[in-house]
Amino acid sequence: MLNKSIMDGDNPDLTEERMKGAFDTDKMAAVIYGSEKFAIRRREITESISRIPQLADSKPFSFMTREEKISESCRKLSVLSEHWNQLIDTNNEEEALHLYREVLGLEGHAFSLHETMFIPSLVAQANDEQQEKWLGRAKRREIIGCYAQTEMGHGTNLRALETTATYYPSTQEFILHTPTETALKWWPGALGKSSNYAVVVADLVIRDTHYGAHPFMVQLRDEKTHNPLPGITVGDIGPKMAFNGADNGFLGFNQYKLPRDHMLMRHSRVEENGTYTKPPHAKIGYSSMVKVRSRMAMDQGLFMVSALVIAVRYSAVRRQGFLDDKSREVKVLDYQTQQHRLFPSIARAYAFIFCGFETIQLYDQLLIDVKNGDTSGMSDLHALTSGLKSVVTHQTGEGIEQARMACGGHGYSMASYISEIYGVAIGGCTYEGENMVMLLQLARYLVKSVELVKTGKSKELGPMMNYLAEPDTQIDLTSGPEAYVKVFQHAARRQVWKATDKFHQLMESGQSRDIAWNNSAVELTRASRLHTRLYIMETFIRRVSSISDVSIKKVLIDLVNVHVNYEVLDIGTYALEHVSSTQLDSIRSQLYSSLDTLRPNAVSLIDSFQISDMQLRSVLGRRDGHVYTNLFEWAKASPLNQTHVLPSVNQYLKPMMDKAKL
Ligand SMILES: CCCCCCCCCCCCCCCCCCCCC/C=C/C(=O)SCCNC(=O)CCNC(=O)[C@H](O)C(C)(C)COP(=O)(O)OP(=O)(O)OC[C@H]1O[C@@H](n2cnc3c(N)ncnc32)[C@H](O)[C@@H]1OP(=O)(O)O
Ligand SMILES: Cc1cc2nc3c(=O)[nH]c(=O)nc-3n(C[C@H](O)[C@H](O)[C@H](O)COP(=O)(O)OP(=O)(O)OC[C@H]3O[C@@H](n4cnc5c(N)ncnc54)[C@H](O)[C@@H]3O)c2cc1C
Repeated sequence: MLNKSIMDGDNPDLTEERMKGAFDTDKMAAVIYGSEKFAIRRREITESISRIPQLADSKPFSFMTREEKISESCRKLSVLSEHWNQLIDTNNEEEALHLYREVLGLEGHAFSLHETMFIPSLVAQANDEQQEKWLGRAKRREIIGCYAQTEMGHGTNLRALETTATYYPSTQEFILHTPTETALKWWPGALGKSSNYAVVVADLVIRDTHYGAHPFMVQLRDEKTHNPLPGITVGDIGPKMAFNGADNGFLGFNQYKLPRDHMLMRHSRVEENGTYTKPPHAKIGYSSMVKVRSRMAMDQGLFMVSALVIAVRYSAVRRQGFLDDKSREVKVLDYQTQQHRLFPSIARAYAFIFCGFETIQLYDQLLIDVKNGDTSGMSDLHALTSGLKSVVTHQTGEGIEQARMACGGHGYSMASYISEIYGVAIGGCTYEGENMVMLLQLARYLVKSVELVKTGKSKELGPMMNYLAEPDTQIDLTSGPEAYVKVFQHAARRQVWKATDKFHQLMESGQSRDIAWNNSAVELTRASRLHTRLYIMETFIRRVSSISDVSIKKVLIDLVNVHVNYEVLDIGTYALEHVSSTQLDSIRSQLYSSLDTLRPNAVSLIDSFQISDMQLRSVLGRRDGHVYTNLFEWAKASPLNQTHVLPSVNQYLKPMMDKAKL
């Protein structure tokens, strides 16, 4: 069987789609998840979880209050604590992530930041003695930690953080203090109620000199009672657009004393007498953010996939309207508009995940290099991940919203669960650096690269920047996907140079650097987007070219064709400077025929992600495709339907109607 999702009793419309699939979905899963071994492990973990009934949701998330969500995730975490070693290799981050996604879902929980930022901060920023003291405890989950950096008044501009950590050589202590209301830490995940420790980022002050943001290991709560320690004000910031299973929190310090060795000292140090040693790279303390950004292409790709699994399966069973055959309504997936809405996002999701693999590996390598004293790769990865997180989160938001609309009315119901996926994913446009700000970080790197070319130093260009020094050439669009890469190279190069020239001209006209930068900023962000989209396209093509299995490669080439045609049309205004409008018309025709070609494999392409019903938490997107029965059962389970007459009817509506009758 090529599509391993086929089961007796499934909706025949979905079975028909799965029969049409021209490739083995297990083999595709191995490509998606980087190896056959890990694809198998994912399935084994899912299977093992299903054998532990206490790990199942006690009721649908959509019917839970915020308090119930938090309590439910804590309950499951306590069950998980009995089963970690039996379920996963606890040293394998990807296995752990899969387990979390299955059991806890995407709405957050007490450990949301513990694994993703607290432990990585200790790994990257704590020296050997500090790791000896805290890392093991954190990994064994004896303590729960979070990452507290953002303040109410400042998130983006880290140099303006107000929380101070002032060192006093006389007592060999830091005093942590929150001088104003705006200095309250505000937003950190799992801070409000769950964490008893935090990596706190504060402005280091020694003898009235401010050394800027540095990380400190801070105990927030008593390990026995879980009460906040004296000098600490901590709580939950309230409900959010989504991600409400997490207790994002606030935190204030009132002259809170911290021993000297609680500053994380792998890279910068404060000696007993207050002598400060600066780190080998000024931004080395920002590594936890780079770590998360390097994961975001993968994680956002998976968010988009979840919405697409729901929308594509639903579109294969939803029948509405007629095409040729007037005796039976068609599957809405047969409409060109529906395919145009969904298939380019499938292509992007695959592309994002392939990019994610690369950036995760780059971060792991960087961590090793930095430990060995080599910080030279930091700027490259910072620039790459800054652009990537911005483009990927934005396009994921667009893709998920299109998926919701592609499900018509039922997409708007929480039964689809797409609104929650959207709400969580879209947070990525803001967290780990607001998207515009991060695009501008990449732009700094692009402008510097152009300056290298202008001053005859092209040999010094960083990886992926060589195209900026190349001349425009004729583009032969019949030569395959590489021709589309060329279109993107031309467009990105033109825009990067144009934005840089504008910035330079404004400075030459007398504007200060900062003002000239601000007046060029929209053009600069456009340059960053084009550069990043070029990287995504190149990575996608490179990855697909490396595949040896013929049937897998064939369908992925079909997907690449959807991608390149769609992407070039999507940047039409930039592409028009390099291809004629007649050529764009021909790209349009190719896009429509590539949608047609992909159509029979659409369901198998999204089934290949092997996202279980438990993980998906969507009534509309369940593997069995029995949409209508499932929907009705779900609605009947709504708390509102547990009684015929609500108390509010007796209390308000009935007396009102009775009064009106008099
Ligand atoms: C066992 C493991 C199991 C794992 C289980 C995990 C369980 C999870 C379950 C998963 C499933 C569910 C999914 C749920 C998903 C939801 C998760 C939500 C989690 C959210 C977490 C969010 C956390 C945060 O948001 S933390 C706070 C983040 N904050 C930011 O990002 C702030 C942004 N601001 C900045 O980064 C800086 O201020 C910046 C870069 C904008 C400016 O900094 P600056 O100091 O002012 O520097 P500047 O002058 O601009 O530049 C000078 C110079 O420095 C260069 N630079 C800057 N940064 C870096 C860097 N990082 N590296 C290298 N170089 C850098 C910059 O480029 C300049 O260079 P030059 O141009 O050469 O001068
Ligand atoms: C779901 C979620 C989880 C989070 N988790 C954590 C966490 O665990 N720990 C933590 O410390 N923080 C966390 N945060 C906070 C998050 O990192 C910040 O909100 C984020 O970095 C954006 O900063 P800001 O809120 O200050 O936005 P602002 O910078 O105030 O952004 C407002 C607007 O100003 C613009 N702007 C700001 N500066 C510039 C500039 N220099 N140039 C051009 N435009 C600019 C932005 O583009 C944006 O349009 C979380 C946030 C969310 C939403």
